[in-house]
Amino acid sequence: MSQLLTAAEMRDVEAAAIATGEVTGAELMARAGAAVVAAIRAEWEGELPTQPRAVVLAGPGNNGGDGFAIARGLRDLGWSVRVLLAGQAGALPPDARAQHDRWAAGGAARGAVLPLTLETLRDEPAADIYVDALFGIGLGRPLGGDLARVVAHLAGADGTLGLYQPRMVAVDVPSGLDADSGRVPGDPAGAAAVRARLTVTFDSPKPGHYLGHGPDLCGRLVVADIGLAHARARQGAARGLAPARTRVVPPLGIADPRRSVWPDIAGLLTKRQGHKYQHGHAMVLTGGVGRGGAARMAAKAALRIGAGAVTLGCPPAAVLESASHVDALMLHRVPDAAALTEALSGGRITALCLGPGLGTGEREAALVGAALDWGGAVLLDADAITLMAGEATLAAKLHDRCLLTPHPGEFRRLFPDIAGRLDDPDPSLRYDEAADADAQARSRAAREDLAAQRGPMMSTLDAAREAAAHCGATVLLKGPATAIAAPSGAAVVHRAVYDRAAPWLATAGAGDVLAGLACGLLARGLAPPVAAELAAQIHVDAALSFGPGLTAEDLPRQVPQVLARYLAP
Ligand SMILES: NC(=O)C1=CN([C@@H]2O[C@H](COP(=O)(O)OP(=O)(O)OC[C@H]3O[C@@H](n4cnc5c(N)ncnc54)[C@H](OP(=O)(O)O)[C@@H]3O)[C@@H](O)[C@H]2O)[C@@H](O)CC1
Ligand SMILES: [K+]
Repeated sequence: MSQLLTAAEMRDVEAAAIATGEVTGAELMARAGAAVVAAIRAEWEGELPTQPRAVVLAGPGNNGGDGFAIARGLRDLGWSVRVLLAGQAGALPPDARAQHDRWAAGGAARGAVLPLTLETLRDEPAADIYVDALFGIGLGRPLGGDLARVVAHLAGADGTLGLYQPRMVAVDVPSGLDADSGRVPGDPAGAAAVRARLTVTFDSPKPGHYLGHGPDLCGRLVVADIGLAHARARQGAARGLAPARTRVVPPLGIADPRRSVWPDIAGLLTKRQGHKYQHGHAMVLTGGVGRGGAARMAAKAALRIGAGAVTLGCPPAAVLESASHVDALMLHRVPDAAALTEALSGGRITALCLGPGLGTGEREAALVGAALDWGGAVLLDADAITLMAGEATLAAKLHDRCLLTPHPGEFRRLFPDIAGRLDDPDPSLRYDEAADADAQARSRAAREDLAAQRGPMMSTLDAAREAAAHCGATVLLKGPATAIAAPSGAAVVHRAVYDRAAPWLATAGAGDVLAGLACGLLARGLAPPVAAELAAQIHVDAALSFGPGLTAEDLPRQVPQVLARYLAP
């Protein structure tokens, strides 16, 4: 189940399941509570005393309701449990209120529900487990007042992190984290949110579990099935949305009736018999003398990923330099844009990569223009993006066979308005009013679609999606969680976090290899969003399979091992 659902989409799915009568809100809450109890037992197995003690921090909404269900589940296992409630029991929504009442009906044996304040929390004897059931997907704004102090205390503001984090399980999301964006409303640094060892979310992961501060705050992430998979599939179809509008890749491998929408990676990567040119011919443009290394690295990656042939397009003075480096690569002299146009017009080149080490002079600007005028598959990275940022007529030539692979700095240069809104801590600046008006005018479905994406804050995923819609090309925005968006609105988050964290990938030249992998896949005929998705995945696979000590040069050499795993019968 690797569909990513925003908070609004999650509510939609829940409401749809309840509307058909197949489940009630109370049942879902009970399943959520049971799932958290099971995850706690699995996570802390063997570490707890015979009669463990838990403190449950319950919030004013249904996340708090889950907290009461968890309290009961732990109590039934013989735990000693205390619940501290933020707000009034009488103000809880109905399902949460019912859970509260069932807990309170246990009477003195369970102990009174105390109001949650910094003082009551500090007065509690230390617990073995703390359950953060304060806020889930309903956090709508920055925390304030006493609750902000409570969360700051839990987050370690007064040197208490060592006490809480190793014992903290967050229900759905760590409180203070916005489930849609991975940002912490009111605190760009992300310190004003609970830090957990374990986070248990329901049905589907949310974008905020992967983006921004999410992976840092969540600890380990468990996605619990609460029986909504069919309602989710039905709801997506009813809305006329592309199945799995936003996915996280690689898939998490949990039940999903729509699993078939995932690309068949082996099918896409395998090579059938045939002539080398039937597997595509990539051209990678290099920079001037002494600047060809980045492009050569990209070219090697394109070759490893299975492009039938790869040619380096070099300025005449740099041909010799590249010739002495790689035997399997062909060389072509590209003095200027006219020469590039001529090379592309021959019909053999099936994808072009420009950017790594290219340079940012007039010649290079003209090359970008010629590449875009060609109309074929073009990967634009690094200097090519910088050139487009400085020259609006170049960016205006982008089309749907283009793939842009900016890092955050390059993204900021090319899309300053979108990046500006992404940076702004004021949640009201999340939306692009012009795009809103556009959607309002188009159709009810477009309006609903827009509403389903709305959270309090903008995410890097939103930014990539907006940029792709704006420029008409696929955008891969690099980061630990890479966001890939097609102009159609379909998007993917590639997770290089949690069990796929690849810190050694932060090394010079790794981006050039990614560009080469993607270009090789474009050359093999894959559509830009698919090429981007597979390239991001294989890039991280290669880093993980090498491990510590990785340099960019090692990445193409790891590709055969990675391919062998995907292609194993
Ligand atoms: N959907 C599902 O499928 C399922 C959902 N389930 C569970 O329900 C959870 C969602 O519940 P939810 O919608 O009640 O939201 P929740 O996170 O409890 O917060 C809302 C409360 O917080 C308040 N509030 C918000 N921000 C605030 C702030 N800054 N400072 C102060 N107050 C603030 C807000 O007040 P208001 O904005 O209305 O003034 C409201 O009272 C979900 O995460 C999961 O755990 C599961 O049981 C099973 C299936
Ligand atoms: K929570």
